[in-house]
This record gives sequence, C-alpha cells and structure tokens, in this order.
Amino acid sequence: MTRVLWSLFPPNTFSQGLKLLSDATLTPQDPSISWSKRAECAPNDDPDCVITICTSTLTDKFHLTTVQWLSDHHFFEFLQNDIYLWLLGTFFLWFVLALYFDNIVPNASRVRKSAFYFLKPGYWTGKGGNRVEVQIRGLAKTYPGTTKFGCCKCKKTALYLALKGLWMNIAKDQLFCLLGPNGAGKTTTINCLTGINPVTGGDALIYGNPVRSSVGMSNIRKMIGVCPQFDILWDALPGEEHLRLFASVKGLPPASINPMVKKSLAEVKLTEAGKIRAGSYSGGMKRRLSVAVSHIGDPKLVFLDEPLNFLFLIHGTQTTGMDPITRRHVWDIIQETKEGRAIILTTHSMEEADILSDRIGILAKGRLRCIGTSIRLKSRFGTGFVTNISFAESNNQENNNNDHNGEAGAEDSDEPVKKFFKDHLNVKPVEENKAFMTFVIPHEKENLLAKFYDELQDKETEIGISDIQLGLATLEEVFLNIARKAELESAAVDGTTSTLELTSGSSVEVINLHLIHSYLFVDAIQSIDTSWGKICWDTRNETAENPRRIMVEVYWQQDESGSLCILGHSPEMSVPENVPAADPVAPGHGGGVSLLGRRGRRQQVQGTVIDPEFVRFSTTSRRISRSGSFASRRFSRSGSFASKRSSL
Ligand SMILES: Nc1ncnc2c1ncn2[C@@H]1O[C@H](COP(=O)(O)OP(=O)(O)OP(=O)(O)O)[C@@H](O)[C@H]1O
Repeated sequence: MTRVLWSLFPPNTFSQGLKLLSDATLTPQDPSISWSKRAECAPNDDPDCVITICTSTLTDKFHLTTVQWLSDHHFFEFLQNDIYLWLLGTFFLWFVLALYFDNIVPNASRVRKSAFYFLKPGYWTGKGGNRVEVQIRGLAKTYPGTTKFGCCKCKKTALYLALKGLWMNIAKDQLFCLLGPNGAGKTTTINCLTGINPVTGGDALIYGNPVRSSVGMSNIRKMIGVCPQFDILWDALPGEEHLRLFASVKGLPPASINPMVKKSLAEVKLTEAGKIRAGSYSGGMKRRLSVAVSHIGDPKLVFLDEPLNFLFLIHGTQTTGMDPITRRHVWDIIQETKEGRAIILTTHSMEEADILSDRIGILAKGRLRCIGTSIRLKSRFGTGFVTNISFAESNNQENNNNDHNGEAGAEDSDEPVKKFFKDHLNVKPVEENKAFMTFVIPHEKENLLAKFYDELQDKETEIGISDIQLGLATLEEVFLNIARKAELESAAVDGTTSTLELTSGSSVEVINLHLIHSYLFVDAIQSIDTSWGKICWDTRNETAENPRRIMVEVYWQQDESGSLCILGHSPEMSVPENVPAADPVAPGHGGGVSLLGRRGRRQQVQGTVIDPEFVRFSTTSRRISRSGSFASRRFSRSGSFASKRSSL
C-alpha cells in the first residue's frame, strides 16, 4: 500500500525511472536499457528490484483473460512494477481531478458547479430543457467584495448581490425591454447571459443551451450579437473594417462578408462613412456602428445595452443623446430586425421602451418587479386614468379680463368642472392652470367612467370645456412607482437612516430612500416624556386615542461621495384621510421613525413612511409646498453634523 501511495505522485515514479536509467548507464560497462529490454530488471539482476521501467511479463499477461490474470497476480504488484503505466495513469488521474475540482470549487466570482455536474447529460451535450428561445431560471450573481490596502490594515468590502434570482422567458420575434434604475442589474443580466460574467446561481437556457455549461456557452456565442453599453471600437479602423473583422471572428463564409458589410452599413446609414476611421465618428455614428456590429451574421439573439445612450464631448463639455431623426432611424432598424430573432434591450428612455418593446420587465435592486406589455403594466401599476380638461378660449379670455380688472374670478370659472369631478368621482385636480386641468382617476372607478364621460360631454358648453382627453398613466409613472416600492423595501431591510430636522424644531430619524422624494408622517406624539427634553411640537389637539397626524414630504439628494442625504422637507401637512394609521414600528424596521430629543436622546414614537400612492390626491398641496423653505439637514451617515440651509 505504501508503494501505491508513493507511486500516486508522478514526481516519485518519474525520478525512480530516471534513477533506473542512470544506474543502467553509470559506467561504460553498464549495458544500459534498450526499448526491447525495458521490461526487465536492472541488468546486474538487482535482487531488490521491485519496480522496473516496465513489467517483465506485461505482454505475456495479455494472453490470459483479465479475470485469470487478476486472480493469478497481485494487481497492485503489477502496477508497482510499471513506471510507464504509473506515469500515464497518474497523468490522467490528476488531470481529471484538476478538471473536477476546477468545476466544483468556487472561483474568484464564487461560481461553482454541483458535485455531480458530470452526471447531467446537458454538461456533455451543451443542451438542456426544452427549446424555448430564452429561459432565465433563477439567475443570480454575486460580486465578490474588494480589498483595499491601507498603510497598516486592509479593508474588505462586503459581497454584493447584484441579481437575486431572475426568472423570465423571452420568445422569438419579440423585443423584450429591461428597464430599471441605475444599478438595478440590467447590464449584469446581459453580461451573465453573454458569458462576460460567470453566473453565481440559477441558470439560463438560450435556444436550449445552458449558460453555465462551457459547451453551452460556446454554442451561445455563435448565435448572439451584442451592442454593449460602451462602444468597443478601434479608432484606427474604418467602420467597414469593423464589420469585416466581426464577421470573420464569427466564422462567416468569406464570400458572404462583403455583401453583408455593405448591407449593414446601408441599414445604419454609414455607407459613406464606412471608409472613414471610426476615431473620427460622432457619438451617434459610433452607436450606430455598434448596433450594426451586433446584427452581423444574423444572430438569433441580440442584446442591446442602452443602444441610444452615449456621451460625447462638445467644446470640452460632456453631452448626451442622439438627435431625434437618427434616433427614429435606429428605432426603425431595431423594429425591422426583430423578425426571426429575440432582442433584449435595456434603456432609460420610457419612450423608447413604449415604442419598441413587445414586453417590458422592470428590474430594481436585483429583482424582477413586474413583467408584461406596456398597456398591462400601465393599467396594473399606474395610478389610474389621467384626464386632461382644456377650457374654451372665451373662458380664458374672461379669466384674463377678470385678472386685469383685479377681480377674483379666474378660479371661479373652473369651479363647475372641479365640482363635477368631485361629485361624481370624488377626485380633485392634480394640476391646474387657466388653460387646462388634470385629474387622476383611480382604477377602482373604471366602471363609473362611461356614464361619467357621457354626462361630462353633455355639459361641455355649459361649463366651458373645449376638449377632454382620457389616457392611461405613463410608463414613467409605472417605473417610478415600482422603483419607489423597491427602494422602500430595501431601505427597510438595510435600515440605513438619516436625521431630518423639522422646522418645528424636532428631529426625526428616517430610513434612506434613493428617490427624489418620499412622504413621511409622524402621528403619535403622546409617547414623548417631556421630562427628558422639550420638543417643539404642537400637541394641543391630540389625545392618546386621537393622536395628531402630520405629514411632511422628504426631499433626498446624493452628496459628493454618492451617499444619500436629506435635501429638506416640505411644510407639515395634514395626513389625507385615505392613509391608514401607522402601526408602532421600531426605527429601522419596516420603515419606522423615531424622534430625537433636544439633547440627542432618542425616543421611539409611532410613525411610518407613507407609500406615495396613498397621497396622490394631495399633490396640489405638494406643488404649493415645494416653494416653501426647507429645514436644515444633517448628514448622519458621514458622521459630521453640518447644518445647511437650502431651498429649491
Ligand atoms: N464588477 C463588479 N464588481 C462589483 N460590483 C459590481 C460590478 N459590476 C456591477 N456591480 C454592481 O452591481 C450593481 C448592478 O450593476 P449593473 O451595471 O448591472 O446596473 P445597471 O442596471 O446596468 O445600471 P445602469 O443603468 O447604470 O447601467 C451595481 O450596484 C454595481 O455597482
């Protein structure tokens, strides 16, 4: 057994082989070892000969059946005597083990396969599951923390979960649009599907090929085209050379390359510029060339990562965007090339998503929050139906005259419209001026709308309406609602807080929300013990059963380091009736707030962050309050409590 273990390490058998060879050629008298005599012990018939370059009876053994031979001779003995076999055997053994452990031990990106991955047929064939075009099954990606070396200690940042289990299917002939705020995980998704980033968990099948199998990935690479977020172009190469290069890399037949390059350049309107060096292209031209590169070779799946977003320099200033004509043109190209393939597009333009997509998925904080057609998302996640009422010219004229005469009457002429909406649908305008008014009608009132609009049309002339427009909420609104909810959820989990100083003098600890604004109400003041510090808070009308309910809108911004801080807050407002009373929640848990005493001592009170959807009917008051002054702010994250006054 000792010899077996000893022989398992190739350097041992190799050095023993060398020793036998050198012993056999030590002096000129030594007969050395010829290939035909490799099966014999050392020439001087060394009695200690237990291992030879080869066994003496190897060839004879093959005359026996394997079973007979194994029983007649000790198997290990046979092997011990065979350096060649040992070297060959251990080479394969260690090679297979290296491959196996390479697959099952987590790599730098914490990616590993299951211990029995080799038993799955998909690993060997590169195929798996049924042949739906793109199936994403619980895709997860964790970025490893980075280590920063300081002068005397190193600091390791935590792992970052960029994708937390993504599930979706994408069909052929379809453009699927992935929307999401910055850092949502859109590019990570594309990078995982294209093999740029290894996947940490889950899997995705692209035309039946799993991204986690190396065979699958090499099949996938042959059938995809990618337009990355940032152009990967060579300044010295002309546009057409880029296309030729990528066509050759994809292995297209040489005869087909020239016509294909011409066609692609014409499609993106770069025929003239095709011969010019890409370094002299404008930002828009570069993006168009990248789109053309992504379509070269007729790929079955195309990834377009923000194809129309780019930065370029005009007189040293960074500017972004593509002119409307070029943009339309690129949209047309994308629309036309949809047939026969699946396209995955990421964008920050709601207009682009609305126009191009067949289905939209909204990602936030590494999770897919919703998926569906644009109309479906608007009706399911929008605040409701938006109605714009335009007033007749004569009405406006009359209002203007009244204004000039200094008479109050401008608002009076709108009153019948407001009253009509209030009486029939119980809604107030969210926006108004002399020419038009906008109302948001919640989805629950959908069944009242037909009758309501019939009646409104009958009264058009009587109440001075010139036009009525009815539409669904915008995709942008849906996006903001979804992103806001995701922020709220993640802020509650993270529990990071900032200190908000209210104009009334008290301070409130609020959870951080990465959005422009959020609402906050604090509705139970009775738990404050006045003996530990006076809080300037109006407690006149409150009782334990009926606490005073106030609400402020909190405005957020990012400071120079990118950390969130409070910009200010609106004046205190009363909480709309439709907002449910707060449950007592501890700070940092589920969006609770706490009040800080004058001496910085913390007292827990009831209060919570309000979902802005609840306060949609108070947006008029929000508009007014934005012009108000802001309270001072404090940066509780940075530790330095600098007080700053600011106003919008
Ligand atoms: N190599 C990396 N190492 C560590 N974290 C990373 C790495 N790449 C991305 N991230 C983090 O993963 C998160 C998702 O990034 P990703 O680029 O996928 O976002 P995105 O939705 O494409 O954003 P954007 O709209 O700004 O392009 C971000 O918080 C980002 O900081």
